[in-house]
Amino acid sequence: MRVAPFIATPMEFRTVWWEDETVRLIDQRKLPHTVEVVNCTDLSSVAYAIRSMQVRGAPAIGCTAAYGMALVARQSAAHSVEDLLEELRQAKAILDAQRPTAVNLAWATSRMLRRAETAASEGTTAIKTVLLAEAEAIFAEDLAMCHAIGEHGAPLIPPRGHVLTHCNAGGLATAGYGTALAPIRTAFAQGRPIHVFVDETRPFLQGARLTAWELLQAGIPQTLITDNMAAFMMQRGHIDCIIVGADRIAANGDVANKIGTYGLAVLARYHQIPFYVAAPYSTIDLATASGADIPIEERDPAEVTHIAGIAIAPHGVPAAHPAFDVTPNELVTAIITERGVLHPPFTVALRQLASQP
Ligand SMILES: CSC[C@H]1O[C@H](OP(=O)(O)O)[C@H](O)[C@@H]1O
Repeated sequence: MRVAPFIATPMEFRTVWWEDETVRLIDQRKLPHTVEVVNCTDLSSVAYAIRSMQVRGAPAIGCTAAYGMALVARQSAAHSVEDLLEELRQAKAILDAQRPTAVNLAWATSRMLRRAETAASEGTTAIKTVLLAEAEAIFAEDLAMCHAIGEHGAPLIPPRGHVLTHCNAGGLATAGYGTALAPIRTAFAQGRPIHVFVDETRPFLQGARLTAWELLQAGIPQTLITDNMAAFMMQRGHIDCIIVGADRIAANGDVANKIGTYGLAVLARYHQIPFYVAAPYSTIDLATASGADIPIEERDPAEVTHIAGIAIAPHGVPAAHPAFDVTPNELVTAIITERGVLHPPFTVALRQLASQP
């Protein structure tokens, strides 16, 4: 079993990569106890990897879908460019449908389809070549984005360095290095005091299983807490700031993120704790006016009633499972992007960001 190649050090993970005409990725459902690589050799296995959350995290599923589009192109037997483009349109529709909330998924597949269309005049072989290059470019840009978010975000962490995180917006949620974890990683690398309070993040336990694993790999001090301890930690003065990721940021700055984020934002406002959102520009969706328009993924209730396949609730009990919630922009202190830190009013700041070259 291949172990995922670290890009450079345990500080950086290669969450998904292309090798031998195959999309390979870490099976994040198996972490933290097993580092297992999944080999996706066709569109359905890439779609399954995204749907089943073998790979998850908005930028990471965007990168994975991009490699999936390249895989479809390179496996296509289409004799005409139009037939190949139609196959890619169908592949995009299938991939986009796997998880509706994270805008990065559709953003990546749209970019891949546009790239194929711009190469159409060069023929099917050229499209096969340029699509793999485009997927690799999306991956490389994502990794660079993470580091830029780290540089912009690190100065926002107060001197004591006690940061609360929710879910996993680390290297495993991106090409590597992370978004919400990026300022933490960067500040730690700068030798500054850091202590991360890691929300376990029911029901998928991205915090307990993934963030805790990443921070251990990186040697970053942490304390794992249950989600219902977050208020207590804020009330006792243990939290200096909160940094979360995002799956979609609407044009007015409303933020869709893992379920439980909204509650943290309300608590942060009550306790006057800065609440930061770290996300790449590819997570910003100016076509969505506000959080009310963001689709919220409903997942299998079995992910609530079971942990690792073990029932923790009576058989047959009805369970809700909205996988995300929306934090109103007025509860967000600032949005950390690779292009800089955005402050309210976010409608203006986001429009100005979009106008940058
Ligand atoms: C860097 S974006 C990570 C973002 O995605 C997570 O959701 P999921 O684990 O369901 O893909 C969560 O909302 C994170 O903040």
